[in-house]
Amino acid sequence: MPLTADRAKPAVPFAGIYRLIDLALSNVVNSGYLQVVVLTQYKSHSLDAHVTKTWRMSTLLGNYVTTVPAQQRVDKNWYLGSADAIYQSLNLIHDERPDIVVVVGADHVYRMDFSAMVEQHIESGAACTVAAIRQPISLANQFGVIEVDDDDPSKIAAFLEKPSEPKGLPDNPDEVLASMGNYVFTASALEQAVSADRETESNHDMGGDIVPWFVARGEAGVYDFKDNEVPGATDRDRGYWRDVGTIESYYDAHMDLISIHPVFNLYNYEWPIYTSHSPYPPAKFVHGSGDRIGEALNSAVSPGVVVSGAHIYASVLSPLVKVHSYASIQGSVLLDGVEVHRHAQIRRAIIDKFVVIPEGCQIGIDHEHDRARGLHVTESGIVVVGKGQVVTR
Ligand SMILES: Nc1ncnc2c1ncn2[C@@H]1O[C@H](COP(=O)(O)OP(=O)(O)O[C@H]2O[C@H](CO)[C@@H](O)[C@H](O)[C@H]2O)[C@@H](O)[C@H]1O
Repeated sequence: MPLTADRAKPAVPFAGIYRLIDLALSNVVNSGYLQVVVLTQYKSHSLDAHVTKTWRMSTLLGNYVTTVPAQQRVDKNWYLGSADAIYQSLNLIHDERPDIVVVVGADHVYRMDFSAMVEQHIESGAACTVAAIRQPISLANQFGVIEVDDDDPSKIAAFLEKPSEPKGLPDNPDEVLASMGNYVFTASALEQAVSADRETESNHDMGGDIVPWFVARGEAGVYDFKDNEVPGATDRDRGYWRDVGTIESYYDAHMDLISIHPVFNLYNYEWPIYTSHSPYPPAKFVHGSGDRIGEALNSAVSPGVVVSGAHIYASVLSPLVKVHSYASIQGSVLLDGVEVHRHAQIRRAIIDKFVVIPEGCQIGIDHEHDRARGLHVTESGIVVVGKGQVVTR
């Protein structure tokens, strides 16, 4: 919040020109899987509009990316959880009759070749395979935590969803093996699991209920993300993965993009991240004398941006952002169409679409003042200005 006040998390803009869902979908199609459904529910309009407009593949060979909203086909309920979303969409599996179903979340920043995970799934004979990555134990309460089988480390012995008292790994007590929220299922087993789950009083959650169901039957395998080879990966960005479920992690993921050797490398053309945007003109930087210099350093700047006599540093500017003379922006993420008037100063802030920052306004400099104006300030001091918020000096 407040970035998801008005849109589903996967529709949150990312890195200027993308939406978060573009990363998951790019991974899926780059892995060679071209029949994709996106199950949507919560405030899904902008997600639906983006997917429909952007993700158009050739229908000639039967390829598609389709959004499927909750349709109340089964009863009067909307999706009760991620497992129920699949249960209510089983008709799609019946229609297509796939052998294997790859299920991925859509709110993470990473590159991954799912075909290697599918290969392991088939070879291992598991009914369910969970992708896993080491994470600090302090974050264990945000993840499904995996304990592997001592005798066969490719099998899951126990799976605890968001445990409050996690156990560290045998070789490093400060880390856990976390589920990435990406799964490969044998289609018939997935159908059986979500159907059985529907009959129980569970949370109908993939991580909380479905994975443990397979673990209890000894049918769950684990795929270690560190074995995943993506074409074009650099030593620096190999193995990069961030769950951008909080303002802090969303902000940090942006800062990862703009370092000189990016920690997450958007310039890997061997594994492109696809998106679409309108035919905006190139970014423009004007004024270059005295203290009126239009420049952006260590920053990513999108098409349609105009930086006029303003100083931008370590920031991400999305399409159509306009910054006027003597303004200064540092360590910030400005979403589409934000306009920053003269002499404004912005530090460590995320500003949602089309917000107007008035002349001389300061954001992120005095947090008391920020809070008093109704701006959201996180514990670590990132200021977020929500969509439609009117900012005063
Ligand atoms: N009702 C619904 N209809 C449609 N889609 C829905 C839905 N509810 C959730 N989703 C989607 O499912 C994915 C997973 O989100 P969840 O909120 O269910 O789990 P969370 O991200 O907390 O943990 C999960 O992801 C972390 C990794 O980030 C794992 O460690 C953990 O085990 C796993 O449960 C997201 O892409 C979300 O948008």
